[in-house]
Amino acid sequence: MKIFNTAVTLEYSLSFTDDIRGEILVDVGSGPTLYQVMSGCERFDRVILSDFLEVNRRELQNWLQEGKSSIDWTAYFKYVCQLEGRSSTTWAEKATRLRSVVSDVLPVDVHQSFPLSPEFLPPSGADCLVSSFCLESVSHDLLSFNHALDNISSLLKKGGYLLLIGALGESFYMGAPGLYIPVVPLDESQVCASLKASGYKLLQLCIYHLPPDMKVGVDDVTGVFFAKAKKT
Ligand SMILES: C[S@@+](CC[C@H](N)C(=O)[O-])C[C@H]1O[C@@H](n2cnc3c(N)ncnc32)[C@H](O)[C@@H]1O
Repeated sequence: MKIFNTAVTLEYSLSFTDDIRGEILVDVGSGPTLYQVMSGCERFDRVILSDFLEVNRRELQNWLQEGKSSIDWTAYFKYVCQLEGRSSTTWAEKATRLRSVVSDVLPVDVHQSFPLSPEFLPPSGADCLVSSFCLESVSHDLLSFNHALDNISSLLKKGGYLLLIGALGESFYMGAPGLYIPVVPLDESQVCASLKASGYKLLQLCIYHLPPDMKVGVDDVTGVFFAKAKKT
């Protein structure tokens, strides 16, 4: 997790989600991180977290059960409270709220046609999906990215919202020293075309261009996109 991703994502996702509320929010490819649902947890009755890797799901469960978590989320909760116009001293209430609304931490595979186990969602699907830095990082080319986008859309009800956040221009990331993992380098127009092809109406797209000092060599990301779209 990169700090710039986190801070920028929080700010954009808040400004994006003011009007989005509902019963079920699904975070696709949560990783071990919570920042992407810290605001959404106030607007949904139930939040489902998901990741491909058991180690990440265990980390999330540890935090939810107030066990030993390897990440201290306090500063992130405080920051989100500030962004929401609340006092940062209310951060513990937000943490309690998040713990109370997360109903499940599930295995997910965006390369499967229905990426989650179906019994956890109503037949109509979730009200909202959020997915940050997942689809492009697990897709080696545009076709694979488009399939993954189609697949996660099967989890979303018609008229539901997708908040898709991801890296632009990334052709690789370093999985370990010397281990370069190839991924699809997306550009803005491809993101728009992919959303359209998957049956979404694009409501908002923001692009954050990475300043040179953020380019530290662990990947070749040039920017971050923040898309808010509605399933038609
Ligand atoms: C770059 S991380 C993003 C994590 C988090 N959403 C964030 O914003 O920091 C990508 C995540 O995708 C997960 N992943 C890997 N393969 C996947 C797959 N086939 N389906 C869904 N998620 C996958 C990884 O385990 C990892 O947690």
